[in-house]
Amino acid sequence: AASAATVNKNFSRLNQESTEFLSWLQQKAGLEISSTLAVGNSVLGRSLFAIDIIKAGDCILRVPYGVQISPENIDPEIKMLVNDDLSNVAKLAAVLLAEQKIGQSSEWATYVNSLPQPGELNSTVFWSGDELEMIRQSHVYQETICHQANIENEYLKIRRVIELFPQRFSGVTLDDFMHAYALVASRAWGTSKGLSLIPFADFLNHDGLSDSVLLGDEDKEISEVIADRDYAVGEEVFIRYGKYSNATLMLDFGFALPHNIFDQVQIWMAVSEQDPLWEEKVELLHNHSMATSMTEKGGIKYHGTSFTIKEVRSARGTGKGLPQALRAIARVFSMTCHQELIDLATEAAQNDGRLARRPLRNKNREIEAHRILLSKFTNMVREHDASIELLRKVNTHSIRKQMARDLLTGELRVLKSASAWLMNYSTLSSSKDDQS
Ligand SMILES: C[S@@+](CC[C@H](N)C(=O)[O-])C[C@H]1O[C@@H](n2cnc3c(N)ncnc32)[C@H](O)[C@@H]1O
Repeated sequence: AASAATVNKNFSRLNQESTEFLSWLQQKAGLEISSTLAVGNSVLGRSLFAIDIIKAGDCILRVPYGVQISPENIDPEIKMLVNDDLSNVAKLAAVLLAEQKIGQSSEWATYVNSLPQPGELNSTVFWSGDELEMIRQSHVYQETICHQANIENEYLKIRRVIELFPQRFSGVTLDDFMHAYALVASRAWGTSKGLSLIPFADFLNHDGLSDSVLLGDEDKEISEVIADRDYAVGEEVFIRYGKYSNATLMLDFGFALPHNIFDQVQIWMAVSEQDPLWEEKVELLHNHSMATSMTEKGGIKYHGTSFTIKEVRSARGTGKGLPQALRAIARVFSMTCHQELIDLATEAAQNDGRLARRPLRNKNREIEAHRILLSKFTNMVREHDASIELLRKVNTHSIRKQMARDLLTGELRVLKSASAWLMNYSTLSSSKDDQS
């Protein structure tokens, strides 16, 4: 194999600054972090590239805990701050802000200066109202609004403490906090210390199909990555951050994948107070550990619960199909008389106690329950189709528009797979009925 130094020299994507970064970190750690990787740039921003042949099973980097930033290795004065009632992300964001304020005299300056600047992050929490409109059909829209409110709340909690240390945090605004928060959310790992920023490892980009993940060795006090496959010199090396849907990737990491096998959709199933049996249905669900919550729309109250749907791999009934609990709730909601609800409760008591988990004896009612679901999915498919169509006309930041398209297209794939499964189930059930 070519020596790392030779490849380094010839490797056009590497720049002096990036090479210096690894030298700085190795010096700080007092040991070699990686002999096979170097920092470069790809379309995904900073990235790690193989500068030597890598074989599956090779350890490609090791970062000792001592050169990771966690709420533990800050000075005791600021530790007071992180003891407050804050999330781990907010705690580490506060540590990062303190280091940013120290500037060049921070022992982490080389790392802190290398992090993306405000304006370079694309988490949906930074999207304008118009940009968020692009994803209104997705649950991410509402989640983003809740997330923005949570971050603001955490900032308000931190502000009280910031005011105690004006020399450390003078001039820190909500925007600064949101930037630090998004940096942590998109590049810190959960560790035994809560959450840690792991320099160099955090230049690795995400591939949902990779089997490499960042591992922690508590005895040796290092984080390491083992290659899941061979890499040729010059190839970008990826890991998997987690089995994340595009919704999570967009909210926490500020990107989406064009085809994400972990995509999922949130579906809200509710009964309205206009249903004469709504109180009985809600009570029956509660009695069987199926909690509901209440919302109001157009002056009408709804009681319901949300479900996460993943892609249904086969419409023909092999594989997992739809979540059993979702089908159970549809069965309950399809009931039209008091006696049917009593029968459901009796059947549950005579079996494993779980409500409406078996196909209803009344075939027509079973089909009706699944048609309720099908019509819900069909509406969502229609709405997603319309939103994707509208995107063509949107004239905005192209990365965010592409993210919106990837999100909605992935959700549409999931919704269509669920619809196909339901269509198949309803057809099968009615043909069985015809035969009987
Ligand atoms: C842990 S950092 C990885 C290094 C990053 N590229 C950088 O420039 O510092 C995570 C960020 O990298 C980017 N990223 C990682 N994987 C990506 C992917 N598959 N597609 C698009 N962006 C990705 C996103 O901006 C994400 O928030």
